[in-house]
Parts: sequence; structure tokens; C-alpha cells
Amino acid sequence: MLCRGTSRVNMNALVATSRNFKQAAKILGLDSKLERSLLIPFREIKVECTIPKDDGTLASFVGFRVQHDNARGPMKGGIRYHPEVDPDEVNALAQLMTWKTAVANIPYGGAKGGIGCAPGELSVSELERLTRVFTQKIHDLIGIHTDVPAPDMGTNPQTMAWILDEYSKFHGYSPAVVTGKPVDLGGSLGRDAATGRGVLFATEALLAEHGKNISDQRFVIQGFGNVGSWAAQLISEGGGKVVAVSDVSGAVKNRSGLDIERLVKHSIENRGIKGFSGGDSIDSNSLLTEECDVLIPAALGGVINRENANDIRAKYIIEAANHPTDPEADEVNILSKKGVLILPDILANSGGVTVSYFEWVQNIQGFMWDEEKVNSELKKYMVKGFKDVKKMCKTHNSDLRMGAFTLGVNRVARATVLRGWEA
Ligand SMILES: NC(=O)C1=CN([C@@H]2O[C@H](COP(=O)(O)OP(=O)(O)OC[C@H]3O[C@@H](n4cnc5c(N)ncnc54)[C@H](OP(=O)(O)O)[C@@H]3O)[C@@H](O)[C@H]2O)C=CC1
Ligand SMILES: O=C(O)CCC(=O)C(=O)O
Repeated sequence: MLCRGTSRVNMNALVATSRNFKQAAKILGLDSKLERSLLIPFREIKVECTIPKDDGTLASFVGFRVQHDNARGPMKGGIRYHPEVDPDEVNALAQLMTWKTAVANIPYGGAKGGIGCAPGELSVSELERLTRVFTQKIHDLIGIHTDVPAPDMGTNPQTMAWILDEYSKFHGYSPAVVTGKPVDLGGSLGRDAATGRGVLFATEALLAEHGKNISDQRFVIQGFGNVGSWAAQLISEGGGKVVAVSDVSGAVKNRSGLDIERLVKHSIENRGIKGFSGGDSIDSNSLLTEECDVLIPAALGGVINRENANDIRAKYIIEAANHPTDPEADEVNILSKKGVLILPDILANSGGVTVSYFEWVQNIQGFMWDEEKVNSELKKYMVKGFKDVKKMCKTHNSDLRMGAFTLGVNRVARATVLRGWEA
């Protein structure tokens, strides 16, 4: 059950996610048949993707798409390219998408995909061939009203453009089949920053409850990709002090606050934050236990676990990544005893899929919103999601994670029963 990475000791992602679901089902008093039907995925797809490498040799990769639930609408979720992609993890991430879209109250179910590969070690043309082969294998199973992919770790708008183009060869031009596309192909203004912006709005809502503001807090952020770098930029623009950041290349710290604009520029030019002169280089493994007010994990799952939970010095953890906190860190009360408040992933990072929904709506309407509308609608959804979760916490006397899980699971359970699928 335990996975050991370089510095991780954490539970299998599927066991961890299902455990949170089962706790929510118990609180809600769901009957066992309904509970079982909500837990088992609708469909699990595993495909082999063989491509010619640039040097003419063949390379094979395994790709997955798990379609978890469609009671509330088409299944929705990103596609991850990462060496650690495995079926249980994709399954867990798909399940999280089902609860997340329900917490956000957008008309979707949940799905997730992934290919076990190291995108940084493939050329752009190899990545394009891999994406096109993967799309050829799954094109019959995705679609505007069935399953709509989007970017996740290791993928980006260009990946979505290749999927859109390959899918369109089989089904005709269909921009709404993926979201997170380049704006030139019908992508939404504001989608690129949306997950980070949603993290900002959710953090503001939590801090406001405690009489605090972004501008009086010190932040530590793990991961400086799409989500982490946008969260850092927006927090910094809002007057917050980002005191430490990491990515795969290394970690950097400056107690007076990092110059995030310069760090973004450095990271683009140098393909990572390593070597940034505006702070001191620190050990990446110690980043999560740096002293700060708000810790934002924005990279991999399971990074806060029973080994390091005791050493966490933040007051708030905002889960920008999916399942960054292992249940053993959370449940054995290591963090709650220390008074650390955790804003769970299915609420904190729901800004990305919310703007994906706006993108899908714009594509279907054939009408483009301006960025101000996208951002103000996103704020409404994030604030409403936070209020709805708090209401569930009050009803069931639970923490924020169970507030979010009971909210999401209850909405999906209601849709399932209304459709007569519970038997
Ligand atoms: N993109 C989205 O819209 C959404 C993403 N998420 C979640 O947010 C997280 C980040 O996704 P996203 O930003 O899109 O992914 P990206 O691929 O854009 O960025 C991932 C970042 O994490 C870094 N990273 C990877 N491993 C480690 C590690 N061991 N220690 C420190 N940093 C590490 C990467 O470093 P490097 O670049 O050096 O490899 C990179 O900076 C994921 O958990 C994802 O599921 C959730 C909701 C929506
Ligand atoms: O934008 C989307 O559809 C999905 C984003 C995603 O994969 C996630 O929220 O984890």
C-alpha cells in the first residue's frame, strides 16, 4: 500500500481517494449499493502507443483514460504526461474529478487520462506523434457530450491542439472536444491562468474568514509549472510575499519575498528555477517544511505524508495539486492537532475545470467572452463553492475536506438516483 519515491512515503492514490469517498458516504448515510456504484468507474481504457523516435527506432508507451462517472453530464478531466503515471493514480484522479465538478456545480462528471512518459526527454515532434497515436486509440470514446479532455501535468495548449486536430480527422472539426486549447483554436481567454487564479480566490475566501488578507501572508509554493507559477504571480500582484518556490530543477528561498516576475522570466529562459540569483538555493526536500503562513503544493500527489507532516510549519495548506496530502498525514490528526487548516484539492484547484466549462460553453455557443467576464464568473463560482462547502461542514460538523467530499458526493448521488441508476 505504501509508495516510496525520492522523498515520499504515501498511500496508494486510489486507496487514499476511495477512503475519503467512503468516509463521506458514511456521513451522508448512502446505502451500500449506491456507494458501490458511485465508486466503480464507468470505463477504464488502457492503450499501447508505439511511435517512431526521431532516430528511427520504435518506442512504446502505455496510455490510460479512466471515465469515472457521467451522472451529472459529460465526463471531464485532464491528461497527464509523467513517468509516474499508473492505472491506480489515473483512476484516483478521475474519481476526484467527479467530486470536483460537483463541488464547482458545473454540469459534468469526471475522467482523467495519462501516458507514462518523461515529456522533457521527448522532442516536440515525438510528443506530437505520441499525442496523435493516443488520440487515434481513444477518439471513439471521447466527444463533446461524452468525455472532454484538458491539460494536466506535462501537457499544455499545444497538446490539446494536436488532440483536437487528430480527433477532427475522424469526426469533423470539433473545437469543444478539448478545453485548454490555444486561444487561436477556440481556447478561452483566462484558461491558462485559471487554476492559479482559482487558488487565489479560494485562498482569499479562507483567509477572510480569519480576518486575514493575501497581502499580510508569507507563501511557500511547490511546483512552478502552469498552476504554481500563475498562483505565485497572482499572489505576488495581490501583495503577498512568496518566500520559497521549487520545481524539479531545485528550490529557491528569499525571506524578504522573491521577485516572481523575474523568477518566471528566469524559469522560461533556463527551463527551471535553478540558478536564480534573486534568492538562496535550498534543498527541495526541505521546501514543504519552510516557515510560512500558507503552503501551496502545486506539483505531485502524496507529498505531505506521515514522514513530514509533523514538521510542516504553515498555518494553512491550499491544495493546488491533486491529492497532495496523504490521508495518514491528515487523518491521524498530525496536521489538525497542530491547527493546520487544509483547503482540499476538489475545491482549491477547481478554477481550472470551471474555466474549461466556460470554454466548452463558448465553443458550443460560437461566442467568445472577454477575459474580464471569464475572471469575474470564475470568482463567483469559487466563492459559491467555498460557501457551499462551509455549509456542509456546519451541517455535518466536519473539516473542510469532508465538507467538500460530502458536498460533491451528495450532488452526484442525487443525480444518480434521479436517473434511476442506483440499483
Ligand atoms: N493545469 C491545470 O489546469 C490543473 C492542474 N492541477 C494539478 O496541479 C498540479 C500541477 O499541474 P500543472 O501546473 O498543470 O503541471 P505542469 O506540468 O505545468 O507543472 C508541474 C510543476 O511541478 C514541478 N514538479 C514536478 N515534480 C516535482 C517535485 N518532485 N518537486 C517539485 N516540483 C516538482 C514541475 O517541475 P519541472 O517543470 O521542473 O518538471 C513543474 O514546475 C498537478 O497535481 C495537477 O494535477 C489541478 C487542477 C487543474
Ligand atoms: O480543465 C479540465 O477539464 C480538467 C482540469 C484537471 O485535470 C483537474 O482539475 O485536475
